[in-house]
Amino acid sequence: MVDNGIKKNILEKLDSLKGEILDNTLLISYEALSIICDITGEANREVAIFINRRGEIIDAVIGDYNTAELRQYSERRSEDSLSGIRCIHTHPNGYGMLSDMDISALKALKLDLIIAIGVINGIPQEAYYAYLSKKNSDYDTVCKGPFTINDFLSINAQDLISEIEKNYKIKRDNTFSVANDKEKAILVGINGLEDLDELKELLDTAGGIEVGRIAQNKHTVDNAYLIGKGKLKELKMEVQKKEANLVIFDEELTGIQIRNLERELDVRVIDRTQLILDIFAKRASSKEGKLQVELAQLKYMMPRLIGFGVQMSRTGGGIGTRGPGEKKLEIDRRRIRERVRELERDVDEIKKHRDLIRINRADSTFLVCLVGYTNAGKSTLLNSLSDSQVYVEDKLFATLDPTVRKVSLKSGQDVVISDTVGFINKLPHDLVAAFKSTLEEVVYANLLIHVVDGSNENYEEQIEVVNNVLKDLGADNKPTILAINKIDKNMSINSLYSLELRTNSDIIFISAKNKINLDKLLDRIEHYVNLNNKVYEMVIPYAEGALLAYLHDNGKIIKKEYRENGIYVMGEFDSIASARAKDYICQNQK
Ligand SMILES: Nc1nc2c(ncn2[C@@H]2O[C@H](COP(=O)(O)OP(=O)(O)OP(=O)(O)O)[C@@H](O)[C@H]2O)c(=O)[nH]1
Ligand SMILES: [Mg+2]
Repeated sequence: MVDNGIKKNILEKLDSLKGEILDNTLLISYEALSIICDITGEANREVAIFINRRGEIIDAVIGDYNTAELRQYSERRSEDSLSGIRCIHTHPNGYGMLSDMDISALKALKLDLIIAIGVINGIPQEAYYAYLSKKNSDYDTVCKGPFTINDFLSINAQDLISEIEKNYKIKRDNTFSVANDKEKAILVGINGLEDLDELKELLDTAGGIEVGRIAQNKHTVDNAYLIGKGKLKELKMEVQKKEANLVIFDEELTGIQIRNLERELDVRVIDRTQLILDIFAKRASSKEGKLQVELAQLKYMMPRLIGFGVQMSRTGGGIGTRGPGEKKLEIDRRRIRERVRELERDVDEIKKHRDLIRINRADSTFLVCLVGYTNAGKSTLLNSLSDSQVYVEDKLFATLDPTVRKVSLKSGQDVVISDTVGFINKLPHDLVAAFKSTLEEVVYANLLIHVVDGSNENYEEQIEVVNNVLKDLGADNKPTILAINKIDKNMSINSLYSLELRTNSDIIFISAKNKINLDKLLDRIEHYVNLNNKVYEMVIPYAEGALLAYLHDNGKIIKKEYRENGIYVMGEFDSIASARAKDYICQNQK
């Protein structure tokens, strides 16, 4: 950006800044600041310098900067991260306030920060800065200022940038939210009003508020609206009366039904599946969880694109509320398909990685998996058993990503206990598929603990739902302990005891929260661990010290002798431990 109207000495001064490495704890050094302010005063023009994260000035320019030209500076490590460069520039009008141009440069270049210094007669007056924080697929711009120059120079650059980077990452996920906080919703069911209790709980979890509910008899189901004309009218009045801004159906809706209903009611309409996806989107915290949720959301949307005018635009489509035209629809479909393929690849990668971890673990430790309806108390139980802090909340789907803890049994043997995502009635199909990998722990488990909220009056139905999902996963024949939880609360123990008789399962009554009967539960676990134990005799070479230590930890040693060819061991071991020692087991026992 050489400008002929600018004196040579000024340009030389500016050039001298290039390549200089500044004290990286400051946003800009005193010297560099005074040089750019001098030049601003002399030339009465904007001056901009670009600094990377190592503190190196990678460019210094005079005059308005042009974003197209600036692109080359970007040291972006990937499409999705910040460029690692901050721009500090002067405003010769004396004000540090950031202009629209500044903000567009910030966005276009994904700068770490854009900083403006107001300068009068070569003296800096005030400073402002702005950075990006990413929310869903949109950027939020956060502006701070004015700072006095002293305050500005005392900001720790590294702390600030790492905070910005963190913000940018946390919010970076492409899932989108359906039910916003505190939205007022009317619930619609086709089986009666009580049936909507769980939908209400889902809504609570998503942060919305129920302002009314309406139920329709199944036999008057209408193709265009799901509910009959009369009910629709009633619903419309209810929406107006309660000033609702959201209507949630307990049944799945087609794209056309969503569109028809939204046109008729003039508020957003979603179904149970979308609500669950929404909660999942908010809760997922691991990379894999987020990918899975996005995948499920896209798969759910694909056949419903017609109805998704509003939501689609949030993924960047910019479609109007009246629904996309045919061509636009095709483009969106293609884009979604591409994204789905990309996500499936990513998920596959993660899965491979996880399989590897699992293989490493598989040959060594007994795996116990906690399963159960959402809110049954699985995470609480894991916390109580392992004295750890797994996220527990009285909301649905508190746990989305599997958490694994090691727990020691009385005998000194270790087991690994894994928490899982809670199951729920009518769990959207794609979501079951999407979370199968999360639930794969279940398939590989040696033992399941099916945790039941005994204080919930629908506990039997919930057991049913869980058993069905287990069947889906091919895990219905695993050894299972049915742990009836929350016995500290009022519950009708009688009907629960009859459950024991009826189902003929291995039942134990516990309180995960108050740690009641947990020792009994651990004993039961130990029973299963030892179920396949057999007595083996082996001679372990002296060089295999690690194996001997392992056998000590993972079995019961009955006799040990130091012999010439190794250590003779007689003990009780399970199939895992005996497989490890198989080369040294005495011939007659193999
Ligand atoms: N009274 C009582 N409450 C319990 C007990 N165990 C768990 N809770 C409560 O039940 C609620 C749900 O507990 P979580 O451990 O998050 O349930 P979860 O099964 O992991 O739930 P998801 O992760 O959503 O599937 C929390 O408010 C717990 O404090 C218990 O033994 N007694
Ligand atoms: Mg949980």
